[in-house]
Amino acid sequence: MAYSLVLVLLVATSAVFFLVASKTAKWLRAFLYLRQRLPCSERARSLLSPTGDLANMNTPDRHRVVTALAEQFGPVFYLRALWLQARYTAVAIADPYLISEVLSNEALDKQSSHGYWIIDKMMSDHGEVNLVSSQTDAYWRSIRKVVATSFSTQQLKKNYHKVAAAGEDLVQVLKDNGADKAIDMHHGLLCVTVDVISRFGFNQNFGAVTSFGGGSGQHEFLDSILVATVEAQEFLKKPLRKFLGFLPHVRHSYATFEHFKTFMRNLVNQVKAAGEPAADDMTIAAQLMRCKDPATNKPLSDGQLLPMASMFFWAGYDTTGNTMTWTIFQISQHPKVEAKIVEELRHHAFLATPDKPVPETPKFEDLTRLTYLQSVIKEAQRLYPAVGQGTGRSSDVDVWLDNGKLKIPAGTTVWVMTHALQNTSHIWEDHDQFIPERWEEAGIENARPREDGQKGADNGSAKRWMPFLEGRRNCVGQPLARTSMASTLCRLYGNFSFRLADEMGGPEGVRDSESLALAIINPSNGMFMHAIPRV
Ligand code: HEM
Repeated sequence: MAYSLVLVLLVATSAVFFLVASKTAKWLRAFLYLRQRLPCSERARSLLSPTGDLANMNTPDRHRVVTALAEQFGPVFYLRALWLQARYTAVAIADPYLISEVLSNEALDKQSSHGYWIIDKMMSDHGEVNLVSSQTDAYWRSIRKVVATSFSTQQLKKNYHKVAAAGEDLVQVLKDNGADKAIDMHHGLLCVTVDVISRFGFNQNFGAVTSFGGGSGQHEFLDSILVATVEAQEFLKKPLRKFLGFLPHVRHSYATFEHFKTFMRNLVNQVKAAGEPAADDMTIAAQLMRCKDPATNKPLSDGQLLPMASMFFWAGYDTTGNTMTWTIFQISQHPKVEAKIVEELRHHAFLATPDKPVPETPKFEDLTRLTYLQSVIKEAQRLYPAVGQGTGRSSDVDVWLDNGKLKIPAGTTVWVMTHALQNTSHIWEDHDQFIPERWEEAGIENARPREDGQKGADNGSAKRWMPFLEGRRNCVGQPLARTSMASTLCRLYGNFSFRLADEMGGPEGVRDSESLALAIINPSNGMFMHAIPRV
């Protein structure tokens, strides 16, 4: 009897040992294979350490590792093998057809990006959701429908002067500073977007650009949102932090959230104090006042308004500001591209010349005529999608994609990898080159026809460029972002040429300074440039 018990125990232990050993061996083999074969930079490859967690790397090289994996294994692969500290399994997808299927699949409606909880913490008092973090439910639908009106073409046209004013303020600041002084254009452009959102969305000028002044001047609101974002990122890097609220540095993080929320609470109070909005007022503030919670059929409570209002600043300021920053960085590295922008602006009289040192200012309708400038922005967004990590979706039930070929088990996250979609050679020619001219080809943002010739759920059409994402959860602020980027860059290049300051250490120095703050690629040392007047 005793012998049989020992025998059973021995067999069971060996089986467990064998299972663990074979899993570990498989993981190690995969890891070593990747280390040797990944077609990515040494720096990116070095991030794939056995203890490294791809999900929590605080560096844009995370996007590059994932993009390199897509290069190697094709556009669909499982990520669990790589995540030693895995909290969930993810199926990573960079195939445009599958992405289009995922984003339109009714069952895959759970927002499962793992960082949203900290955004709720940063913006709300009791974990109330905002438009980005909410599930695709009745609450989200009712708010999205009402606030989408604020971004209609009609509203953009009506309020265009507010958008344009922030860019004009920056032109003035640059003129005042002169060409000799290196200006942190990253900071300047973040200020522009803060002012755009406060003016356009809330009928208030936060005055970030003027207080920035081109020097080291800080703007209290911008400072508060930047610091809170960096602190929030710390929670994603170190998951245990959320249980360590008693430690001084964690308490400090929560204090930065409170500081940011104080600004937002004041804004919400001012909006409410102004009373019922005028019938023709369709600003974000007015629309938020009109929103009703479908559960109670009552206007949103203060607790609901706070994260909703905060989120428009958070979702809009560093996405737009960083996109413009990377655009001017790319232009500074491609003089021929700048020469073509200059030609286009000259053609439309938006360029400062000795005969006309103050150029015409573009009207709303003019922006779509600046086709080359628009191509430059699109190409910069392809190489530097602000939300490079894309988004995650999951379902409570098993979902089959690609005509039943790919199973997404219930609870598994499908990770839509925007950076990989826009930067792999499977999908783009000269994928790593900055070539705005490619946008002259009509329909370039659409994926090539499928190799198997099949039409999937997407009916044979899918996008391969989606910095704003596609489907019902796409970026509601896209029209504002596009208008403000074209308007600001038109004004900047009409008046100045930008040269990267020596202190940035050339393009390599800029590349080395890239960092992630809640998924957005930032130049952590700023983007110091000389703004050289055209006249
Ligand atoms: C270049 C600038 C921008 C980029 C690249 C961008 C990108 C995105 C992306 C990829 C999403 C989807 C996120 C997800 O599902 O996880 C998103 C959502 C969103 N964005 Fe933007 N965004 C930009 C500017 C703006 C601006 C200016 C605003 C408003 C002031 C804004 C407001 C929003 C909102 C409210 C959502 C949530 C939409 C929903 O779930 O219904 N964004 N954005």
